[in-house]
Amino acid sequence: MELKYKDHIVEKIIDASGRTVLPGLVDAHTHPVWAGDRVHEFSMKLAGATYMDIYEAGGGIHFTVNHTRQATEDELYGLLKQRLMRMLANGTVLVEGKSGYGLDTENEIKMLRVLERAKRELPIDISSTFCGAHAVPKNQTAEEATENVLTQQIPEVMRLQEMGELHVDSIDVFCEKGVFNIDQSRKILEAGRQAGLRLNFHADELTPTCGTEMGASLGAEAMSHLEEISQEGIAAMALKPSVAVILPTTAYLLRLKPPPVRQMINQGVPVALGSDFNPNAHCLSMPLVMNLACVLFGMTLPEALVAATINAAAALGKQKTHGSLEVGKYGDLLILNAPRWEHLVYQMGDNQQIIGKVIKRGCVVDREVYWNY
Ligand SMILES: N=CN[C@@H](CCC(=O)O)C(=O)O
Ligand SMILES: [Zn+2]
Repeated sequence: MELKYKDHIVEKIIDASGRTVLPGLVDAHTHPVWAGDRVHEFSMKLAGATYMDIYEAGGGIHFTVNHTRQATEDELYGLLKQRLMRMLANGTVLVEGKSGYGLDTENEIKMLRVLERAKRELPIDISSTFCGAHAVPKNQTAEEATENVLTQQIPEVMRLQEMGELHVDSIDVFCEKGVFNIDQSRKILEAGRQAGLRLNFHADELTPTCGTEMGASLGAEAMSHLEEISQEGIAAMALKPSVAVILPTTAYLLRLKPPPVRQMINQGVPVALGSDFNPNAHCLSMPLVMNLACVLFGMTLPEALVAATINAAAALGKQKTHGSLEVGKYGDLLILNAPRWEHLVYQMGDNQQIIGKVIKRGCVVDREVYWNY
């Protein structure tokens, strides 16, 4: 070692013998900026209420929108910082983060600004997604909400983007029966594409709507959930190819049918994983997501690792910098206190004992720092 690296300046030498080194994990789908948890809805769901029952009764996303609108940028940043640092402690080095609890120009921009601040101040990389069409505000029809996203929200996001105040990568819409229909979703995605954004949206989750086929026809880079994807949808995603972002926590909590992951993989659809962290699915741990993906959806351990690293990076268009240990990429890696990497997934819910060190861009992240946030 001394001979091979004699010309390099090495600040710190870590003895990793008997341990395992992995690329840092990538979380391809989260809703991390919000105020007001929904712990009260958990017992309602356990008693049999569906996701849409709660949404239609004015809870769910609407509840979070009320609280998020009332929160200041500083309050939202404080909450986001704690969540992101817990994700980092659980091995996530790059995370996608959506807006979507503002549902009007002012509050959507507020959420996106909070994500920008986190990009500047925290040792975790973030890919921002504008999701002004995450729900239909209570005082509007879906048609009116679509119009608002098209004529007010997207233009303002793009104005701030051009001024360098925002750096938004993708656009998202909750394409679902009772939320935004296929035509409304298509219009919003097309406008996002024209504005230069990547397309990365919620499709075919609770009901089969052929959202995936619509997304593939627009060349969507990624689509999420896909529990209700059709055969044609799988074929269309394989052709593009579009990355399927699978969210096991949500399927587990809402007791949805498993997405056809095996078929997707067999047909050549790249499969990525996300925690879907949000007030409905409060999970900050990608190792737990990997465990659920293996046990509930029949993924193999290597498939889950690929899905939580390089494929998740590809879903965000960041495969050139993240997702694997290669010359030219960021030095984002995990040192596991275990002789085999599989312990990370096998030892459920105890990630922080297994993850000995998180290294971000070549620097060891100080545990005290992220726990004291
Ligand atoms: N389905 C829409 N969005 C989120 C849930 C957001 C929420 O319930 O607050 C999801 O991906 O599961
Ligand atoms: Zn989501």
